Amino acid sequence: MPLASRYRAEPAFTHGQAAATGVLLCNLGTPDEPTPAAVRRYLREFLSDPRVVEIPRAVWLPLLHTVILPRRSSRSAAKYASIWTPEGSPLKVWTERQARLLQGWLGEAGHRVKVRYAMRYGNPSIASQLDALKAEGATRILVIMAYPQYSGTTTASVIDEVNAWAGGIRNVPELRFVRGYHDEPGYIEALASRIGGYWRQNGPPDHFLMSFHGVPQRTLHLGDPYHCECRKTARLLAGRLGLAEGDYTVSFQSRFGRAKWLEPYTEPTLRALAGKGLERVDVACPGFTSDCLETLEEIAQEGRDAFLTAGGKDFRYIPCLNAEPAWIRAFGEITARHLAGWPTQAAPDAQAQERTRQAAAALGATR
Ligand SMILES: C=CC1=C(C)c2cc3[nH]c(cc4nc(cc5[nH]c(cc1n2)c(C)c5CCC(=O)O)C(CCC(=O)O)=C4C)c(C)c3C=C
Ligand SMILES: [Fe+2]
Ligand SMILES: [Fe+2]
Repeated sequence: MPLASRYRAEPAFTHGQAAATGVLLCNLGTPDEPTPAAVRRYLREFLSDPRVVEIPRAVWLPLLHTVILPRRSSRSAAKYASIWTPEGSPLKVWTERQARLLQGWLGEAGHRVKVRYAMRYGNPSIASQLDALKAEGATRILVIMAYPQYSGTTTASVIDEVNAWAGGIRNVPELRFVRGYHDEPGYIEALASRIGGYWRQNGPPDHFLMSFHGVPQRTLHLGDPYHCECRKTARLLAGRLGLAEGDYTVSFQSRFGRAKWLEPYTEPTLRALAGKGLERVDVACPGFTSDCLETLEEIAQEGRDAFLTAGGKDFRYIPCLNAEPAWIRAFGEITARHLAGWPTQAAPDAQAQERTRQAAAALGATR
């Protein structure tokens, strides 16, 4: 009788294979479809993560299942439907494209690595893409997140998930994590090029608002560096754009639940700016490297309505970095720097291996 193993099945014989290096770009995740059922599946996984909601499980899980999921799934599905594209959810479309462009950039820079992308919640899952990299021969994997600012709610949750995967296999690859890049000159430069370029084409605004995703205020007092990192990104970006202190505001969006989140909140800030008589406000979301529900619906639609209803005249949303060439270059450079010291050899090519095996067998047959 075979011995039971506590590990999942994995490619068994890798000796003699070229050791490959993998890069996994992780983003938050998004529903598979803009339907209440698919949104519910996604929210259930997301909001059950103890890194995201720190309320004791015994209190939170019954509330989540009886109140939050039934109410929020259909409301959020309608919002997702308003931003959905023929190719799918914007977050997934941009993340997939960024991974492809990152692969191209690293290849041109001479790094032979396999780049894949994964979602912390939903598909493609982190475990499925780590399995795929491993099946492609990866013995070293660099994990980089779509989040420039570190937060226990996002970055650490990806790290948890990667480590949970490693706990389920026998032959664990060497793992590295890029913890964040909120003050990397290339990231700041790419943002400045995106926003400065927009102003050169369309003229500057009366005021510039940088809106970051919020987190519960309590996490700041418990040591989460997220708030400080957002403020630093904003300060560096404002400096690079040549803005004076009164020219811009930093705010936090997407509050969830009744607890206090990081302040000031974005929507009341937009109303206050309109109330001060500032007619043209531009909003960017530097903490999101790709457009998603939180930027396209919450800012570009709801934020615009709030500002115009409060008497503002001209609201302009400046899109995220997405596939901006300066960002792909900066992202490539950050990734390459974290690959340093790893020989980035070619990933084994299954067809080439088969040809070699057949050639070896043929040689053996003639001897
Ligand atoms: C419940 C608490 C939440 C915390 C804490 C939180 C932190 C956090 N989130 C992002 C980035 C994104 N969040 C997105 C959507 C989203 N966020 C929450 C809740 C929390 N986020 C919910 C419930 C949702 C789903 C949509 C909804 O029902 O409102 C997204 C967009 C995903 C998409 O599909 O487009 C992103 C991106 C960060 C960076 C962060 C902490 C730093
Ligand atoms: Fe969120
Ligand atoms: Fe939101």
